[in-house]
Amino acid sequence: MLFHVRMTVKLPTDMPAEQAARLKADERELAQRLQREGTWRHLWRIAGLYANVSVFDVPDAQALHDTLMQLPLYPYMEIEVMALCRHPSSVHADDR
Ligand SMILES: O=C(O)C[C@H]1C=CC(=O)O1
Repeated sequence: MLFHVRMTVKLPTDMPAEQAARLKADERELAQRLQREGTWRHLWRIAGLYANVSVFDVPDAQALHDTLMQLPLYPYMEIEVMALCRHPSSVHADDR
């Protein structure tokens, strides 16, 4: 099942730089692993914002929730989720 997810990162302005750098490095490592595994299908920066638009491929909403909660930056993100289903006019056979 595909989900469109928008994540907006809001790190506290008083967070020590080393802590922010560690969180971002850990986030990057997990994000790249999930992309290699096929769970995190798309990851796009929203131009001009510390935010992204992503597409996750997971079995259900619970699996998406569990995945998002694992993200190191989760406590510092606003997250909006939209469940996706196949568009009848789509020419992409692999849309799910
Ligand atoms: O930078 C972001 O948009 C937040 C988060 C998502 C992937 C990643 O590496 O960091």
